[in-house]
Parts: sequence; C-alpha cells; structure tokens
Amino acid sequence: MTVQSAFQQEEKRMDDVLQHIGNQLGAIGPRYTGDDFTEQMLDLQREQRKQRLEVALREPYFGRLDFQESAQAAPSPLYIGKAGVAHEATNELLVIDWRAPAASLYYAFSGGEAPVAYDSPEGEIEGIVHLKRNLMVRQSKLERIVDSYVRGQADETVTDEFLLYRLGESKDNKLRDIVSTIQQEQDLIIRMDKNKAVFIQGVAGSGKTTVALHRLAFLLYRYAGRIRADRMVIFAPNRMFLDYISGVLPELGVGDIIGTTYTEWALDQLQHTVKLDETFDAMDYWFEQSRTAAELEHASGRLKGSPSFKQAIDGKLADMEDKLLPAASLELMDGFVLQPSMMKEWLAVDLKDEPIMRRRERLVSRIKRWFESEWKARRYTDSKLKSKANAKVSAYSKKIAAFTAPQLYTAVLQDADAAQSLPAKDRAATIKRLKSGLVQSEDLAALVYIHLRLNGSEHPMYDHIVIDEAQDYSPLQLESLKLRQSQPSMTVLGDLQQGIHGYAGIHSWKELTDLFPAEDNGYFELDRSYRSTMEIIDFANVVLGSMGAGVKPAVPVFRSGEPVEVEAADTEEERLKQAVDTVRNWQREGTYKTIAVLGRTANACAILAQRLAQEGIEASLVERKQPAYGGGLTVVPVYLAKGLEFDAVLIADADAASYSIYDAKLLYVGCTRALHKLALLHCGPLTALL
Ligand SMILES: Nc1ncnc2c1ncn2[C@@H]1O[C@H](COP(=O)(O)OP(=O)(O)OP(=O)(O)O)[C@@H](O)[C@H]1O
Repeated sequence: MTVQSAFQQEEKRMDDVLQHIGNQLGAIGPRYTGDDFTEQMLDLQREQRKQRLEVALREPYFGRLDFQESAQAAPSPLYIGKAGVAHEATNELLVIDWRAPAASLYYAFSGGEAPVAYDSPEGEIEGIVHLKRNLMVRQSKLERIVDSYVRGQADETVTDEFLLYRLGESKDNKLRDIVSTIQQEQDLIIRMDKNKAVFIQGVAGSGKTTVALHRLAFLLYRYAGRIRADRMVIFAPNRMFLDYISGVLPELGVGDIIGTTYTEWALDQLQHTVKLDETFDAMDYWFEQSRTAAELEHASGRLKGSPSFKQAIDGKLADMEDKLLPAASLELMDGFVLQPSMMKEWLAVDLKDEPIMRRRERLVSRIKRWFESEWKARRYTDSKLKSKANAKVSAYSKKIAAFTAPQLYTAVLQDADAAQSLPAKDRAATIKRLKSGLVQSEDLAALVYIHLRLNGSEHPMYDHIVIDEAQDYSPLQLESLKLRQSQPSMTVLGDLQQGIHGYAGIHSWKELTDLFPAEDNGYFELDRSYRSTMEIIDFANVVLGSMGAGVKPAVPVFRSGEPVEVEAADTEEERLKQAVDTVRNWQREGTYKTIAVLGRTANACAILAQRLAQEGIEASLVERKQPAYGGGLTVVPVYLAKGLEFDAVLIADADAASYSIYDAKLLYVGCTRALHKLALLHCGPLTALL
C-alpha cells in the first residue's frame, strides 16, 4: 500500500471513530444539581467520562499496532489512545487505553520478527507484530503517519523518527504528557507494581518527572476501585514547579492528586503549631555565595536528617513509651487497687499498635472505665466517697507522661549523648528557636516524625507517594513519609548529579534505599536524555566530568542542533550588552517560545532583569516563593531553574568567580535546562568547570 492510500485509510477510520466519540458526548445529559448523593456520584462519573471523551475527541489515538495472537489467522489493529473508547452499540473497542496490558506491547516492542508477549489478566498473550505506526493528530485532524516498524521490511528495528519529531518541537511554560512516545525503559517503571518503593536515578532530561506522573495515571487505572487519586500525593521542590507540571495529569484524565512541598506538608501535619523562622533562608545562605565541600559535609541539615539522629529520636521515644506505665499502683481504698501489672497487660495486648500518645489517652480512659466497672461490681453507693476516688483517678492519670513533638525534640537536643553528631551550638540555637515556636526547614522532618509516632494522623493513609527531586531529601524525611503509609508504595526520583541541596539531601541513593526491605525496593537508572540536543548534552557532560569519578554521562538521543556558544566579554558592561544582544537575536529569530537567562545569584538576576527592562525587553524575573512561571522570556537564578526547561538558555555569568569548582552541580543544572539552544557568557576567566 502506498503511504498516500494508508494515510487516506487512516483518515477515514479516524473520521468514523470521531463520529462515535461525538455521539457519546452528545448522549451525556446536563449536570445534576440536586442533593441526592447517589445522583451526585453518578454525575461525577459522567463528568469524568465526558472529560475523557473530550480529550479523545481532540486526539483519539496516537499509535497503531497490528498484532497477531498465536491462535489467530490474521493480525488485528490495536489503536492506542489516552482514553479507551468502545463502540456505543456493540462495545467493540475502537481505541484501547495506553495503560491497558495490550498497549504495553506498543511501548516494549523494539523490532524483529520473533514472537513477543504481554501479560494480561488472563495470562501471557503471545503473538507477532506486523506493524507499528505513529499517528500525529492535532485538533481532531490527522496530520501525519510514520511507520516505525513494518514486518518483512529490510530494517527490522523500530525507528526513532516520531520521537525525534516530538523532541524537536518548541515547548511552552508547562510540562506535557508523552503517552505517544514513552520509551521502553520508561514504560517499565511506569508499569511497576504498586506495593514497592521505586527509586529512579536519572540524568537530567531523562523524563523522571514525566514518568512519575504517567505512573500515577497508570496505577489509578490498574488498581481502579482500590486506590484513590485524593490519597496520592506528589512532593515537588516548590509551588512554581507544581504549577509547571500541573497540566500533565488532567491531560491523562487524572484529577484530585495532591501536590505539595515537604515544608508545606510538614507544617500541615504539625497543625501549624510551629512556624518557619523567616529570618533564616537556606537558599540565601547556600547559594548567594560559594560554599565549600567541608561546609556541606558538616551542614546541620545533613546531621538532623541522618539515620543516627533518627536513632537518637527513637531512643527518646522508647524512653517515653516506658514511662507510659506508672511505677506505682493506683490505690483507691482498702483492697480497691489497680496494679501496674494489669496496665502493663493492657498496653502490651490491647493498645500496642496505637501511636504513643493515643495509647496514653486510651490508657487513661481505660483506667476510668476500670474504676467505674469496679465501683459498680463492688456495689458501693457513697457518692462522696466516689468523688474522692474519682479525684484520685484523675490525679493519677495526669501523672502519666505526656509530650508534644517540640517537647520531645527539645529533650533529644538537650541530651548530648543522644544527639552527639550535632554540634552544641546548633543544638542550643534550635532549642532557643523552639521555645518561641520557631523552626527551620531542617527541623521539620524530625518534628513530623515525632509527631506522627506520638499522635498518628487523623487523615487516611496515602495509597501512593511521589517524591520528585528526591536527592534533596534526607533519610528522616522519608521516614516521616513512611509513617503515612500502611505499606510502602512510593515513586522516588532524582539525580545525584543535580544534588545542589547537598547540605540537606543525600549523597548516595543507598541512604534512602536502605530504609526499605530489599523485597519492597526497586532501583532503576535512566541514562538517556530526551530534553536537549546532542551538542548541549555533550557540553553538559564536560561539566559532569569535573565532578570526579563515579559520575555517569548522559546519553543523548540522536538529535543534532546548533553548537553551544561560549563568549567572553572584556568588561561587565560588555557582558550585559552581549546578554541583551543574544536575547534580542533569539527573539527576532522567533523560533523559541521559552527563553531563560540564568544568573548565578538572585542579585545577578536582578541586575540582568533591570538591564533588559532598560533596553525595552520585557522579561519576568523569577524569585523564591513564586507560585508560577509564565513562559516567554524569564530571568531566573540557576538554583531555582532546577526541574524546569526552556527552548533556549543563556547562562549569563559563566566566569570562574561565579562558578567555583564546588559549583559543578549548579552549572550542570543550568546547562541541562536547554532544549535546543545554549549559550554562555563570561567576563574574566571562564569557570574551571569547563
Ligand atoms: N519518551 C519521551 N518522549 C518525548 N519526550 C520525552 C520523553 N521522555 C522525556 N521527554 C521530554 O524530556 C523533557 C525532560 O523530561 P522531564 O522534565 O520529565 O525529565 P527529568 O528527568 O525530570 O529532568 P530534570 O532532572 O532535568 O529536571 C521533557 O520535555 C519531556 O517531555
């Protein structure tokens, strides 16, 4: 068949499918506005279906796989889309959902004539692939078809043409879904079982964030009815990043998943009983000037998040638990006595799975109940005697140890033996702050961990937790999150090579993977980078090389672009002028939707933004705590650009003074934000990292 007639056939089929989708949308009635709960639930389901159909109407499918099951005489085409669509009368599947078992073949198939198989609820299904076709659809219109595999043709491997086409496009200010081009190594992670802690170490641009979001959509499909979106949570580094990724899940038909930062979440868990000390800003301290490796190693955040610090906390919690059992008996009258041995039994048997303070509360009410029933059993009637005895019960109960999280944390910090790794001055300063109800973000993990161990949470357990940029998390932060799950179900992703918050985060994945039993653990590495051109990745790999042994270079997809430009300026004035000229030229070219000028510090960015404004160039300056980033031209401190991406990036101060040998990770982050174009300027010697 010629390409032309194949295209026409596909167009015809698509028109037919669109007709069905349109019919189904038309059949959904108006919204229910009454008070009946069942009707409200049905309305919600209809609304969700409507949203799925609307997505399908724009782009009903993106792929076709002709698969011949072993028992079949001929292949059948499977059309794969973001949402499954069935024929309204016959129920025949017109489009299968990308998350369905059969669709996994589409992603896993890498060519060759040998039989392939996929796992289905009915067992393994084996067969032969005849055709893998990509269909490019925009606004319900078929624009292009690309056959990446045709059985019997000379080239037996699946080609990357469609992927390269997608990667070459310009991006706007939001991350988008990749269902049509998910790669085999990514699909494997997306489809992992739910009850695992899946760790992903991936180079910059390898699709970690994207994969994690697709995994959430997959889990909701695979475990439908058993897990809920509103019991899933994504931890991201800041609000701006949450806004940046906010488009992906709705596009995949998923709503209601909670997005938060660890700090926000922790303050919430602590019911805002403590406040962040605004006079200290970790970013200011660590990024507004160069810090050394030694400073990093001894940072108090590292120590406060370490397993040995957790041990100190656990020790104090255990002491406290011991104190739950009063040493003395409760003597009410002659022969009317509650012995500690009895309470010990209650604590050991009935109350043993409760959080510590709940056990205390339950113990106190149990003592009261014991008193009431004994009083009755003994047929006492003297009310004066009863109120006297009651007072004794209350006084006795009050003596049973009770602690809040800040109190117990203070006790840990006061105990030089327990918190030995933490220097005395840090301990004293933390205790002082706690007295006025203030904390730094590095204290939050300990406080939440203690709080949850003491009180539990009144909210339901999480069905799944995603932690993005997890290299910036401490073991204790993960321990605190584990307390909100009955069994581990997490996707934890990051890149140690981008670990710019090493003053608080991990230096090796083992620090986190060790927190889970080996059988609950999955560890994956993603080495292929999809974001940037080969030229940019090769350039960024030079920076990586300067990090010393053990780093893994990113492997580019074969997408060639323009060379990376490095320009020197003789004076600061000239450097600013070159920055303005570069941006102006890029804007004139008109090919880039998003451009970023990256400065090493907030201060450097303010100067750049001011200069651009003076030259009549409109740019938005990104600052900490910014809720969103709007696309277009942005000036942003390099440490805030982590996780984001831009068509073109200008690193405006790549000189030795701005990027010392300790700043390799920062520069690596900066270089790897660019999709298509990267340029660097420097005044004075170029950074030694290059
Ligand atoms: N299979 C794919 N098909 C098309 N595009 C992809 C694919 N995988 C990743 N990408 C694109 O690569 C870019 C990087 O993805 P993403 O931001 O998820 O990577 P990351 O590993 O989290 O990056 P970083 O660590 O640098 O923040 C995005 O534009 C994403 O759409």
